[in-house]
Amino acid sequence: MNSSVISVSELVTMFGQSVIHDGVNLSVRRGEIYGLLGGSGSGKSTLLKEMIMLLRPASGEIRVLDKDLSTLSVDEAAQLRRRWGVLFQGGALYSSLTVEENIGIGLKEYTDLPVTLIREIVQIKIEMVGLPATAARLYPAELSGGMIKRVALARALSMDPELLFLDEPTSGLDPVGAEEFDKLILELRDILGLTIVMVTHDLDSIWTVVDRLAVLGEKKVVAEGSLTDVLANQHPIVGQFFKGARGRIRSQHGK
Ligand SMILES: Nc1ncnc2c1ncn2[C@@H]1O[C@H](COP(=O)(O)OP(=O)(O)OP(=O)(O)O)[C@@H](O)[C@H]1O
Repeated sequence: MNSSVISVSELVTMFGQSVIHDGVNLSVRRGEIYGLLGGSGSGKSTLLKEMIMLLRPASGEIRVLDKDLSTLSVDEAAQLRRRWGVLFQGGALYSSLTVEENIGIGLKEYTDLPVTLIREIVQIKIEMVGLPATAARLYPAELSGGMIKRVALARALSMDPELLFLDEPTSGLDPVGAEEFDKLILELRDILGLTIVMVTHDLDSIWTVVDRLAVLGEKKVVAEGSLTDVLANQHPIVGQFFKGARGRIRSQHGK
């Protein structure tokens, strides 16, 4: 049996005449935290959007949880969407809704659960992401950057997904906040048995939480594997991306 939760084969992405991906191949294994890395404009967010069916590639195949995304009916696509959660850059919370309403929105929309049960599930998710119960009544404008990320994570977890997609989860957080958020991501993966795909620039996150990663460049994946594998890769884009980081990472972590 194929242990890949996501596989991307010969993916081509175009915006008009502009080619963004030209033969991207990668695979994400069950239970791992997989990093999507690459320079600005290398197509990381676009690839993530294709994996969650917000964008359609020009050609190639993306399989998620054993489904070929290009052949799904509307109903099948809706069912598959419920099996993953997404943390968008900046959180993407609804400013007119409370924390409780933001987290419960999927449960309200896609299930027939009674309001009291939704409220209980939301409280559990609030606790799960390390927020105080009293946060439920607050509005996004009343939250710190770190709290917004946690609420967005709680919303992504509201439907008990198997898969989690995170777009720059630690961006905008101070180093302590970023470290705490990384720790939370690791704990949730372990407790909930999640598979996680994250777009990130954060070298500390890459070291701390990522099991395997892909570096995008020249419209392809120029390196894929564990951090050790990728750091050993001689491709100039890998060198550029980790410029100065090899020594820093090793000296910081005693490797
Ligand atoms: N909807 C769109 N229409 C046209 N071009 C787009 C669209 N979305 C992205 N692009 C272009 O595709 C390329 C890849 O963008 P993308 O946001 O995926 O890169 P990225 O690697 O996530 O970059 P960053 O690290 O800066 O967020 C960029 O050149 C961008 O301008």
